[in-house]
Amino acid sequence: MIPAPAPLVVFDLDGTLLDTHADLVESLNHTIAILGLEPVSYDDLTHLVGQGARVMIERACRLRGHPLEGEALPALVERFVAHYAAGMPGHTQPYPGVVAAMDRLKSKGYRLAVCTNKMEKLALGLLEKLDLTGYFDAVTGGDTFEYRKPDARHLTGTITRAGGDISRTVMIGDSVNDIAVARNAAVPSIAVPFGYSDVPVSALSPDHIITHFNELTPELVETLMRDYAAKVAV
Ligand SMILES: O=C(O)COP(=O)(O)O
Ligand SMILES: [Mg+2]
Repeated sequence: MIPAPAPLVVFDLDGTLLDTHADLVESLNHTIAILGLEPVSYDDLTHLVGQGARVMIERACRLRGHPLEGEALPALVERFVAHYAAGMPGHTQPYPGVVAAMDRLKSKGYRLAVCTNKMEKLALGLLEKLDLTGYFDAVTGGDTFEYRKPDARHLTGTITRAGGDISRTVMIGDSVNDIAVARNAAVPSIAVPFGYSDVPVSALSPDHIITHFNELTPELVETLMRDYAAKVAV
């Protein structure tokens, strides 16, 4: 009998694996301060984060009544990246229980990967500073490919790089892009409610919701993969 390929769990980064909110707010406010705009708050992040720094800055400026024109954006993105990269890891920390969950999965032979819309170099830098790089078989960012979440190819490309198999993969994330990319790639999804979603995650119709990483076990992942395969086969 051919052994089943190693299962793969793909994590979103901001708001799922790492609590990045304090540093995102700080660097974003540093960025827009040059335009004389009032700072944004943590609550604002739920509808600013999700499509990378560029879109976050654009949305924050619009929120503050200052839609960007013409060539203003690249310099602001540069200002954000310089500030954010210089401060890493700042206040950023893995969410409670996620490292133990990853240890649990790895001890059962699982592969792990990150699929984030954050710029690849920021994602890699942050994971490195937090000593987490060694957990992952692949880390892809919003600028790694020509496409990004919710485009299915961001997830399928991540699976390929991680040496995984699409029928043995689960995606876990905090926002609409994560649940949508999983659906688009025909992979089961798990949602976490503590990240940056502007709607309750149940409204995104993930295959499963966990409220703490204690619940992320090999048994749960196997069950989700099995149930999903059965559903697709009907
Ligand atoms: O930085 C962002 O805007 C999104 O990052 P995420 O895909 O890891 O949530
Ligand atoms: Mg996220």
